[in-house]
Amino acid sequence: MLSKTQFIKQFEQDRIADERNTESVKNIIEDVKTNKDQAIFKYNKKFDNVDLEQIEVPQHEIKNSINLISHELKSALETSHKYIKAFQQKIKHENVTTGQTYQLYHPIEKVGIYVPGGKASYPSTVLMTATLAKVANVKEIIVVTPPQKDGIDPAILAACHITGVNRVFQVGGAQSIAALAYGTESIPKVDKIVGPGNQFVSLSKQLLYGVVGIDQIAGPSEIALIADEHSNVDYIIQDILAQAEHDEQARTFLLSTDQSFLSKVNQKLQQAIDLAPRKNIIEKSIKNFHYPILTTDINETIEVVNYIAPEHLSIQTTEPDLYIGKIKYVGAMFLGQYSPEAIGDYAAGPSHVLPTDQTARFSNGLTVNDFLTSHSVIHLDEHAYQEIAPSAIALAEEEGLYQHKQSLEVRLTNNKES
Ligand SMILES: NC(=O)c1ccc[n+]([C@@H]2O[C@H](COP(=O)([O-])OP(=O)(O)OC[C@H]3O[C@@H](n4cnc5c(N)ncnc54)[C@H](O)[C@@H]3O)[C@@H](O)[C@H]2O)c1
Ligand SMILES: N[C@H](CO)Cc1c[nH]c[nH+]1
Ligand SMILES: [Zn+2]
Repeated sequence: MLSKTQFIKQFEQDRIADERNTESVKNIIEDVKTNKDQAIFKYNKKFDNVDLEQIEVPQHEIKNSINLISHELKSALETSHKYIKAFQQKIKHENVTTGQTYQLYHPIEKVGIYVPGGKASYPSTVLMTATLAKVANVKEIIVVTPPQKDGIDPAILAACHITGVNRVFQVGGAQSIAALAYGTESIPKVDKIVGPGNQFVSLSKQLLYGVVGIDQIAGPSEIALIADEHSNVDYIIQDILAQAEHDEQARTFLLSTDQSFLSKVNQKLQQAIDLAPRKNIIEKSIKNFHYPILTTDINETIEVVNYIAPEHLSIQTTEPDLYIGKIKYVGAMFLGQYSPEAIGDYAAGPSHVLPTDQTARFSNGLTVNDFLTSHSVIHLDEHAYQEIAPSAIALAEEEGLYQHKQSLEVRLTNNKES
């Protein structure tokens, strides 16, 4: 287990060692920009080992997918969709006015959604993205997801059908992000790309920001857990493994002021890993990116969590409320032992697409509002103008911008020619 100082040193070293593949992603982007569909076919074969001539999923397959899944799964998708929709409708920004100034919101026209599919299938990600786009009234919703040997998982297509996705393309990784950013013969260019993915997806989104809008960096998953002597060791272990099973690069942090609790977790962790069906992924994630941290008191715990700015924070101490308002930088917070992170992954309502890699310091989890653009409107009457203009004139003078001053002064009542 690590002290605060040891942890920060170790964490920073690991981040440097975990060098991202910038050059190879840049090459993929350039290739797709130049060679369009031909490059997509090539990378589908190279990275996903699937040889496709037709990358768009036909509309009738999307529609029919609902008949290919079990009744229980259909009902789970629909129920989860209902909770997500209800939450997003509540938090959607509405137009605001002070009387003569306004802030107006409009849906983005065309949105691309990345649904991961390398190491697991993610129908829940369709729900956690497309539902929000639909609540925002986005006109065209386009999903890209890595091609699979036996075709796209019907559960993904069923989620697309339930949420109202317009088109689905079988392409993943950096090549799919470049295709949505520039457009190809098959894939339309979009205004904004949202959705989580592995390091290649996250990196390509970063590199293409500006050519296209992006939501945030939602890369390899992370969880920080805060526990005390009363926390349940088995719950904590399961929550650590649940995040580690996403990716060898998933990061898990366990913070406690109780040394004996950390030791108990440590003693039982390997046994739990050995029983896990996705042991090969989990073992690597825990070996390289699991951090048990012994803090001196609650203030130090808060300081370390704000430093990590984790994607998820689960507080399973006796009084989780003590941390509210003091921990500011997290993607999503889960309080108590009956709000495990996995309930948020699937059904609670807020989106599971959340910022990772310390980006929660300046960005937030995906919401319906990420699918809206917003602009102000100024429409003053003469009376309001006469009141505000003198301040504007003084500032224009201070900045030495003579024509600004003139354009303001010419409208002052005293100066107006009748
Ligand atoms: N933060 C969030 O909101 C959130 C939500 C869900 C999932 N996730 C994360 O999404 C990720 C899903 O990853 P995944 O791998 O299962 O699926 P993925 O779809 O993100 O990645 C698979 C794609 O990666 C590309 N790829 C693989 N190896 C490559 C290489 N060597 N060079 C270039 N490209 C390569 C391929 O094109 C492949 O299609 C995980 O890291 C998971 O933790 C994050
Ligand atoms: N925990 C992931 C976000 O990091 C989301 C997810 C989807 N399915 C299961 N989990
Ligand atoms: Zn998860």
